[in-house]
Amino acid sequence: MEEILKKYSLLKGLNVPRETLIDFELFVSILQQGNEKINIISEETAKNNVIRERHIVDSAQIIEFIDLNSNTITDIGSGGGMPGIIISIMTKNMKNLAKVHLYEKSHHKSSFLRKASRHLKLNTEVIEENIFEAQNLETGTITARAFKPLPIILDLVYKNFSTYKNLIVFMGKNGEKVLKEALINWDFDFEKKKSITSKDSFLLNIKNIKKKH
Ligand SMILES: C[S@@+](CC[C@H](N)C(=O)[O-])C[C@H]1O[C@@H](n2cnc3c(N)ncnc32)[C@H](O)[C@@H]1O
Repeated sequence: MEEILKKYSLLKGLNVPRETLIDFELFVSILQQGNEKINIISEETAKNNVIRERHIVDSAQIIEFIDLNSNTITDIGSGGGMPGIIISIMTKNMKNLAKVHLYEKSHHKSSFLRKASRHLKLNTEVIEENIFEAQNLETGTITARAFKPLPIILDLVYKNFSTYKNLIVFMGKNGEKVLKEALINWDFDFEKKKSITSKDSFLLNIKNIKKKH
Protein backbone atom coordinates (compact mmCIF):
# COMPACT_ATOMS: atom_id res chain seq x y z
CA MET A 1 0.00 0.00 0.00
CA GLU A 2 2.88 2.38 0.80
CA GLU A 3 4.02 1.97 -2.81
CA ILE A 4 0.56 2.94 -4.11
CA LEU A 5 0.36 5.96 -1.81
CA LYS A 6 3.70 7.14 -3.14
CA LYS A 7 2.48 6.91 -6.74
CA TYR A 8 -0.45 9.19 -5.94
CA SER A 9 1.34 11.57 -3.58
CA LEU A 10 0.19 14.56 -5.65
CA LEU A 11 -3.35 13.84 -4.46
CA LYS A 12 -2.44 14.13 -0.77
CA GLY A 13 -4.35 17.37 -0.29
CA LEU A 14 -7.57 15.81 -1.58
CA ASN A 15 -7.81 13.05 1.06
CA VAL A 16 -8.47 10.33 -1.46
CA PRO A 17 -9.37 7.06 0.33
CA ARG A 18 -7.22 3.96 -0.11
CA GLU A 19 -9.98 1.94 -1.82
CA THR A 20 -10.07 4.64 -4.50
CA LEU A 21 -6.32 4.41 -5.09
CA ILE A 22 -6.62 0.63 -5.38
CA ASP A 23 -9.36 1.09 -8.00
CA PHE A 24 -7.16 3.63 -9.80
CA GLU A 25 -4.43 0.97 -10.01
CA LEU A 26 -6.93 -1.54 -11.39
CA PHE A 27 -8.03 1.02 -13.97
CA VAL A 28 -4.40 1.70 -14.93
CA SER A 29 -3.96 -1.99 -15.77
CA ILE A 30 -7.28 -2.11 -17.69
CA LEU A 31 -6.19 1.01 -19.62
CA GLN A 32 -2.77 -0.46 -20.40
CA GLN A 33 -4.37 -3.69 -21.64
CA GLY A 34 -6.99 -1.79 -23.66
CA ASN A 35 -4.30 0.36 -25.21
CA GLU A 36 -2.68 -2.70 -26.71
CA LYS A 37 -5.82 -3.29 -28.79
CA ILE A 38 -7.04 0.22 -29.55
CA ASN A 39 -5.26 3.52 -29.41
CA ILE A 40 -6.61 5.23 -26.28
CA ILE A 41 -3.60 7.12 -24.95
CA SER A 42 -0.09 7.52 -26.37
CA GLU A 43 1.94 4.32 -26.23
CA GLU A 44 4.77 6.05 -24.40
CA THR A 45 2.42 7.34 -21.69
CA ALA A 46 0.74 3.96 -21.31
CA LYS A 47 3.98 2.11 -20.67
CA ASN A 48 5.34 3.90 -17.67
CA ASN A 49 4.51 5.79 -14.51
CA VAL A 50 3.56 8.93 -16.44
CA ILE A 51 0.09 7.45 -16.92
CA ARG A 52 -0.81 8.09 -13.27
CA GLU A 53 0.15 11.74 -13.21
CA ARG A 54 -0.87 12.64 -16.74
CA HIS A 55 -4.24 10.91 -16.74
CA ILE A 56 -5.40 9.65 -13.34
CA VAL A 57 -4.23 12.44 -11.02
CA ASP A 58 -4.98 15.07 -13.65
CA SER A 59 -8.60 13.84 -13.84
CA ALA A 60 -9.04 13.28 -10.10
CA GLN A 61 -8.08 16.85 -9.21
CA ILE A 62 -11.43 18.18 -10.46
CA ILE A 63 -13.38 16.33 -7.75
CA GLU A 64 -13.85 19.47 -5.65
CA PHE A 65 -15.73 21.15 -8.52
CA ILE A 66 -18.09 18.22 -9.09
CA ASP A 67 -21.63 18.77 -7.86
CA LEU A 68 -22.26 15.69 -5.72
CA ASN A 69 -25.94 16.45 -5.12
CA SER A 70 -27.18 15.85 -8.67
CA ASN A 71 -28.38 12.54 -10.08
CA THR A 72 -25.96 12.62 -12.99
CA ILE A 73 -22.56 13.90 -14.02
CA THR A 74 -21.85 14.08 -17.77
CA ASP A 75 -18.43 13.62 -19.37
CA ILE A 76 -18.33 14.68 -23.01
CA GLY A 77 -15.85 13.03 -25.40
CA SER A 78 -14.81 10.60 -22.69
CA GLY A 79 -12.26 8.63 -24.77
CA GLY A 80 -10.55 6.20 -22.42
CA GLY A 81 -12.53 7.54 -19.44
CA MET A 82 -10.72 10.72 -18.52
CA PRO A 83 -12.10 12.19 -16.43
CA GLY A 84 -15.46 10.30 -16.41
CA ILE A 85 -14.24 6.89 -15.21
CA ILE A 86 -11.90 8.46 -12.64
CA ILE A 87 -14.73 10.57 -11.20
CA SER A 88 -17.02 7.54 -11.16
CA ILE A 89 -14.40 5.57 -9.18
CA MET A 90 -14.21 8.44 -6.70
CA THR A 91 -17.99 8.83 -6.28
CA LYS A 92 -18.42 5.04 -5.91
CA ASN A 93 -16.02 5.01 -2.98
CA MET A 94 -17.80 8.03 -1.45
CA LYS A 95 -21.03 5.99 -1.66
CA ASN A 96 -22.41 8.77 -3.82
CA LEU A 97 -25.29 7.67 -6.05
CA ALA A 98 -24.72 9.97 -9.03
CA LYS A 99 -24.56 8.14 -12.34
CA VAL A 100 -21.79 9.25 -14.70
CA HIS A 101 -22.91 9.60 -18.32
CA LEU A 102 -20.00 9.02 -20.67
CA TYR A 103 -20.57 10.42 -24.17
CA GLU A 104 -18.21 8.83 -26.67
CA LYS A 105 -18.84 8.55 -30.41
CA SER A 106 -16.20 5.89 -31.12
CA HIS A 107 -17.53 2.35 -30.98
CA HIS A 108 -14.24 0.84 -29.82
CA LYS A 109 -13.73 3.38 -27.08
CA SER A 110 -17.35 2.98 -25.95
CA SER A 111 -16.83 -0.80 -25.67
CA PHE A 112 -13.69 -0.14 -23.65
CA LEU A 113 -15.60 2.22 -21.32
CA ARG A 114 -18.34 -0.40 -20.77
CA LYS A 115 -15.76 -3.08 -20.05
CA ALA A 116 -13.85 -0.88 -17.58
CA SER A 117 -17.13 0.11 -15.86
CA ARG A 118 -18.12 -3.55 -15.47
CA HIS A 119 -14.73 -4.53 -14.03
CA LEU A 120 -14.77 -1.66 -11.56
CA LYS A 121 -18.50 -1.97 -10.76
CA LEU A 122 -19.13 1.65 -11.63
CA ASN A 123 -22.44 3.45 -11.91
CA THR A 124 -21.95 4.73 -15.46
CA GLU A 125 -23.91 4.82 -18.68
CA VAL A 126 -21.91 4.84 -21.87
CA ILE A 127 -23.73 6.79 -24.56
CA GLU A 128 -22.26 5.96 -27.95
CA GLU A 129 -23.47 9.02 -29.78
CA ASN A 130 -22.40 12.23 -31.39
CA ILE A 131 -23.05 14.61 -28.48
CA PHE A 132 -23.80 17.45 -30.92
CA GLU A 133 -26.91 15.55 -31.99
CA ALA A 134 -28.25 15.12 -28.45
CA GLN A 135 -30.93 17.59 -27.36
CA ASN A 136 -32.42 18.87 -24.10
CA LEU A 137 -29.85 17.19 -21.91
CA GLU A 138 -30.21 17.50 -18.15
CA THR A 139 -27.35 16.92 -15.72
CA GLY A 140 -25.41 18.29 -12.76
CA THR A 141 -21.75 18.81 -13.61
CA ILE A 142 -20.47 18.55 -17.19
CA THR A 143 -16.78 17.69 -17.72
CA ALA A 144 -14.70 18.13 -20.88
CA ARG A 145 -11.04 17.17 -21.19
CA ALA A 146 -9.15 17.46 -24.49
CA PHE A 147 -12.52 17.43 -26.25
CA LYS A 148 -12.96 20.55 -28.42
CA PRO A 149 -11.92 24.22 -28.29
CA LEU A 150 -13.61 26.19 -25.50
CA PRO A 151 -15.99 28.21 -27.76
CA ILE A 152 -17.34 24.98 -29.29
CA ILE A 153 -17.90 23.48 -25.83
CA LEU A 154 -19.66 26.65 -24.64
CA ASP A 155 -21.92 26.63 -27.68
CA LEU A 156 -22.69 22.92 -27.20
CA VAL A 157 -23.59 23.33 -23.53
CA TYR A 158 -25.63 26.47 -24.24
CA LYS A 159 -27.65 24.82 -27.04
CA ASN A 160 -27.87 21.15 -26.13
CA PHE A 161 -28.24 21.18 -22.35
CA SER A 162 -31.52 22.42 -20.90
CA THR A 163 -30.26 22.04 -17.30
CA TYR A 164 -26.76 21.83 -15.82
CA LYS A 165 -25.02 23.03 -12.66
CA ASN A 166 -21.50 23.74 -13.91
CA LEU A 167 -19.03 22.94 -16.66
CA ILE A 168 -15.43 21.94 -15.90
CA VAL A 169 -12.91 22.43 -18.71
CA PHE A 170 -9.21 21.50 -18.65
CA MET A 171 -7.19 24.40 -20.03
CA GLY A 172 -3.71 24.06 -21.52
CA LYS A 173 -0.85 26.44 -22.03
CA ASN A 174 -2.80 28.87 -24.25
CA GLY A 175 -5.61 28.79 -21.71
CA GLU A 176 -5.48 32.44 -20.66
CA LYS A 177 -5.66 33.65 -24.25
CA VAL A 178 -8.44 31.20 -25.11
CA LEU A 179 -10.42 32.32 -22.06
CA LYS A 180 -10.00 36.01 -22.87
CA GLU A 181 -11.16 35.43 -26.44
CA ALA A 182 -14.15 33.35 -25.34
CA LEU A 183 -15.27 36.20 -23.09
CA ILE A 184 -15.69 38.45 -26.15
CA ASN A 185 -18.73 36.47 -27.31
CA TRP A 186 -19.79 34.70 -24.13
CA ASP A 187 -20.81 35.77 -20.70
CA PHE A 188 -20.28 33.29 -17.84
CA ASP A 189 -19.20 33.09 -14.21
CA PHE A 190 -15.94 31.26 -13.71
CA GLU A 191 -13.43 30.13 -11.15
CA LYS A 192 -9.87 29.04 -11.99
CA LYS A 193 -7.77 26.42 -10.25
CA LYS A 194 -4.11 25.82 -11.00
CA SER A 195 -3.45 22.30 -12.21
CA ILE A 196 -1.50 20.12 -9.79
CA THR A 197 0.00 18.13 -12.66
CA SER A 198 1.25 20.86 -14.99
CA LYS A 199 2.43 24.37 -14.27
CA ASP A 200 1.11 25.63 -17.62
CA SER A 201 -2.42 24.32 -17.14
CA PHE A 202 -5.47 25.22 -15.14
CA LEU A 203 -9.03 24.10 -14.59
CA LEU A 204 -12.01 26.28 -15.35
CA ASN A 205 -15.22 25.89 -13.41
CA ILE A 206 -17.90 27.65 -15.45
CA LYS A 207 -21.50 28.54 -14.55
CA ASN A 208 -24.39 30.47 -16.11
CA ILE A 209 -23.31 30.47 -19.75
CA LYS A 210 -24.97 33.18 -21.83
CA LYS A 211 -24.34 34.42 -25.37
CA LYS A 212 -23.45 38.10 -25.58
CA HIS A 213 -24.94 39.29 -28.86
C1 LIG B 1 -8.73 13.77 -27.63
S1 LIG B 1 -9.89 12.62 -27.05
C2 LIG B 1 -9.91 12.99 -25.31
C3 LIG B 1 -10.44 11.84 -24.52
C4 LIG B 1 -10.47 12.03 -23.01
N1 LIG B 1 -11.43 13.03 -22.61
C5 LIG B 1 -9.09 12.35 -22.46
O1 LIG B 1 -8.91 13.44 -21.91
O2 LIG B 1 -8.18 11.51 -22.59
C6 LIG B 1 -11.47 13.23 -27.59
C7 LIG B 1 -12.55 12.17 -27.57
O3 LIG B 1 -13.80 12.78 -27.91
C8 LIG B 1 -14.51 11.90 -28.75
N2 LIG B 1 -15.43 12.73 -29.55
C9 LIG B 1 -15.07 13.62 -30.52
N3 LIG B 1 -16.17 14.21 -31.05
C10 LIG B 1 -17.24 13.67 -30.40
C11 LIG B 1 -18.64 13.87 -30.50
N4 LIG B 1 -19.15 14.72 -31.39
N5 LIG B 1 -19.47 13.17 -29.68
C12 LIG B 1 -18.95 12.29 -28.79
N6 LIG B 1 -17.62 12.05 -28.66
C13 LIG B 1 -16.78 12.72 -29.44
C14 LIG B 1 -13.44 11.21 -29.58
O4 LIG B 1 -13.89 9.99 -30.12
C15 LIG B 1 -12.32 11.05 -28.56
O5 LIG B 1 -12.41 9.82 -27.90
